[in-house]
Amino acid sequence: MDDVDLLVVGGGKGGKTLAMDAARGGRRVAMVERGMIGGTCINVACIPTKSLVTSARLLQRIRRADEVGVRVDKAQADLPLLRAHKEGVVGGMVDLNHRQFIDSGMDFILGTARFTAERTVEVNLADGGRRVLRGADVVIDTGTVPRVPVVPGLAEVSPLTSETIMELARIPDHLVVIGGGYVGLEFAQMFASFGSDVTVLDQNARLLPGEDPDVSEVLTGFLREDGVVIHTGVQVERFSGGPGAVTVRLADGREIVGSDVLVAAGREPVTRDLGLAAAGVEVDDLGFVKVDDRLATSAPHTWAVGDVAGSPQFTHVSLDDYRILKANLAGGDRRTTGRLVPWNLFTDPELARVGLTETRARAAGMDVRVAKLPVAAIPRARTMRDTRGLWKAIVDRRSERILGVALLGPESSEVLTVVQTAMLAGLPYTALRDAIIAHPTMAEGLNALFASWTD
Ligand SMILES: Cc1cc2nc3c(=O)[nH]c(=O)nc-3n(C[C@H](O)[C@H](O)[C@H](O)COP(=O)(O)OP(=O)(O)OC[C@H]3O[C@@H](n4cnc5c(N)ncnc54)[C@H](O)[C@@H]3O)c2cc1C
Ligand SMILES: NC(=O)c1ccc[n+]([C@@H]2O[C@H](COP(=O)([O-])OP(=O)(O)OC[C@H]3O[C@@H](n4cnc5c(N)ncnc54)[C@H](O)[C@@H]3O)[C@@H](O)[C@H]2O)c1
Repeated sequence: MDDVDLLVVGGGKGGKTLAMDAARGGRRVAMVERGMIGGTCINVACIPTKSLVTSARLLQRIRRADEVGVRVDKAQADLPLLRAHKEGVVGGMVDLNHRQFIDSGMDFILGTARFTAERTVEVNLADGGRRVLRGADVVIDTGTVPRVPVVPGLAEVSPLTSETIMELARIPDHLVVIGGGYVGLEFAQMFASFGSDVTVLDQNARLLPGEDPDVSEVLTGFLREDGVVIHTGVQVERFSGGPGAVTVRLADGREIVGSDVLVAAGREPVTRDLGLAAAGVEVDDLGFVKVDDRLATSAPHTWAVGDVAGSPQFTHVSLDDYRILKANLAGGDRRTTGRLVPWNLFTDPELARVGLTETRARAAGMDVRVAKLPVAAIPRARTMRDTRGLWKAIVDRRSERILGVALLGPESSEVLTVVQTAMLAGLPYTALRDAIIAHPTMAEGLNALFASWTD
């Protein structure tokens, strides 16, 4: 048995950052990772998808190149090249992570961990053999994996997931996407750009029901313009056929035939085979580790961060969980409550979001003002010939504080941070309305947005 000060189980964003930090600080640290050096985000999620989004966007730009006076004869996706691009980016980041792990001085262990007692794991090492480790403090950061819903025939048609679709050796003729959430929409538009017919099926009455109806409607329209067929409010009843010709039967009797099915119906926590009961760590009904707002589990000196702890499923949230836990391990008292969490849906144009929607603010009884600006009103968007989009802001009428924004448009994810910073600083909206913002930039649109009231 090896005793360490800090044992990190699963090398996701929060866990690996904490492990490196503690090791650099001179503590004895071991981190066990079952295979993906750097975690899900780098290997099979954010980084490879955003690398492919870059390719899809470039293709779309090239197809409209004549609008900006450039003639291009032919542009098409080349799958071997696309994969080489994606694998190049991922490989570079994996190598960098590995070097940083080693340089930090931690004991980086490639293998699969399972708890056998409180704060104690047994590790099946990737290259054979076993080790047993015990931590004075233990952090669980085992993340999530794609959830495949139980629908008759689905398993038999060998559906793709967000992981396997990026290993495909061909571009699907007709991709049927089950789930129109973040994963589903980013892949749907990407594969439409690469040349696939794409159909998205979602059980919700509209796409992104957590967003205001006007915002989700405008985005849905853009996806349809790009050739994505979208059916919302549908129940998927049965799958039949096999690779190459899959029939999806809906509860209303309609049938959709596609070449491939992508399941993008949410993610489930990696806790089933982790031996958490032996460690005294409780999970909720869905299998997520139960934590309090200091990220402590039900077992002493045992903590959890990131997706597996039920935190909002974003890499930057896992990173913030690291900050909170670092403070708490040092005797502090930081909590997850009241965090201002931004996020971006990397469609084209992208949807950048922070804070409250109009719907939620009004439902909470707040007296709000709503501003809306078509992206076409922003000079920079015109110079880029990329004018699709709608910006929306929600402001508290009395205090003039910004409550939230939805920025649907090109480069919105970059502009979002400007608004987020104003919100963190507690600035009134007038600070952005009246700031001198360099011309012509997308951020300059904030001057106009906060002068475009709908009431
Ligand atoms: C397709 C896709 C795109 C995404 N894009 C974005 C994006 O653009 N921006 C964003 O912020 N978020 C994005 N996300 C979400 C983001 O990937 C996750 O929220 C983030 O990776 C969660 O990090 P984590 O710290 O919870 O752990 P993970 O990064 O999930 O890491 C968990 C690690 O634990 C390891 N592990 C599991 N079990 C064991 C075990 N028993 N022993 C040892 N190791 C184990 C796993 O191999 C894995 O490496 C995306 C997700 C998907 C699926
Ligand atoms: N850009 C980003 O930051 C980014 C990108 C991808 C994923 N993520 C993260 O990963 C998480 C998981 O993404 P996701 O898209 O898998 O989940 P999600 O929860 O965002 O969306 C899942 C969708 O699938 C639908 N669905 C579920 N079961 C269904 C069924 N049987 N039939 C039809 N529709 C069904 C749901 O109604 C929902 O709209 C996201 O919530 C997000 O936190 C982030």
